[in-house]
Amino acid sequence: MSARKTSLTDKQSKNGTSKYVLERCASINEYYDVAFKVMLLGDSSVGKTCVLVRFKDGAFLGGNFIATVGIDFRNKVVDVDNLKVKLQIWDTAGQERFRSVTHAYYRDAQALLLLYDITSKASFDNIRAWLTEIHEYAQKDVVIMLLGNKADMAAERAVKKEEGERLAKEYGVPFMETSAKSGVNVELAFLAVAKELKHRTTQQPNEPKFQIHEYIESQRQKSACCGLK
Ligand SMILES: Nc1nc2c(ncn2[C@@H]2O[C@H](COP(=O)(O)OP(=O)(O)OP(=O)(O)O)[C@@H](O)[C@H]2O)c(=O)[nH]1
Repeated sequence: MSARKTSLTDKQSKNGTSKYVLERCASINEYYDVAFKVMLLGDSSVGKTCVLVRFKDGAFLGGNFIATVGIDFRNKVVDVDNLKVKLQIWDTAGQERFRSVTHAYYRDAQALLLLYDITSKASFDNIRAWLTEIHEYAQKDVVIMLLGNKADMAAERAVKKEEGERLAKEYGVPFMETSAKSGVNVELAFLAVAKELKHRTTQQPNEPKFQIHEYIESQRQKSACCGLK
């Protein structure tokens, strides 16, 4: 690894928005009604930073791999059912030596995107250990989604899609394969999480519960039929 991505100091990290804020908020260039914290987790080099950059800027960070040091975040406001939902997305370092730093942030997250690399069996095998850590450090009702990233690298695939599906089913979490390079399913992953969190916050007792699995399936069918990403 040739260089390092930047990290936040503790002081900077305390600037985060409070969870489940349901009020019209404004800052220099963003308006939002509700804000949530989402964390990206998974082994080093599975593509967490690239998935975040793809979602935030619509671009792919190719070239030399630069490992994240500590933790960093980016904000993105998305529209969910006429509500402006701000996702504050925390990109964590996958390297073992930063684990104690990132553990401290689990508790504040309302959603966790847990990534493995479909070309790395080791990153997939480590998912169980990540889930153990999540159960230890995160909120009990945190939304978890499993993502098999680098789906564009079919020729080097080391983990079958069915293996990812099976593991996700075992833990009762939604699953999809993504590619930060092609963009496939990246937006869908974040939007599904944003919808789930928004529904949890605004849901009336008589309203039917939002079904994240069904939403993902319906969006996938839509994009398959229309040739969309
Ligand atoms: N082909 C392909 N390469 C990817 C994809 N996502 C990431 N990469 C590459 O994989 C390497 C690691 O990506 P990062 O996003 O930096 O990985 P990370 O999980 O943030 O790694 P840490 O910061 O160490 O935790 C880089 O060289 C990326 O260009 C993808 O979807 N497809």
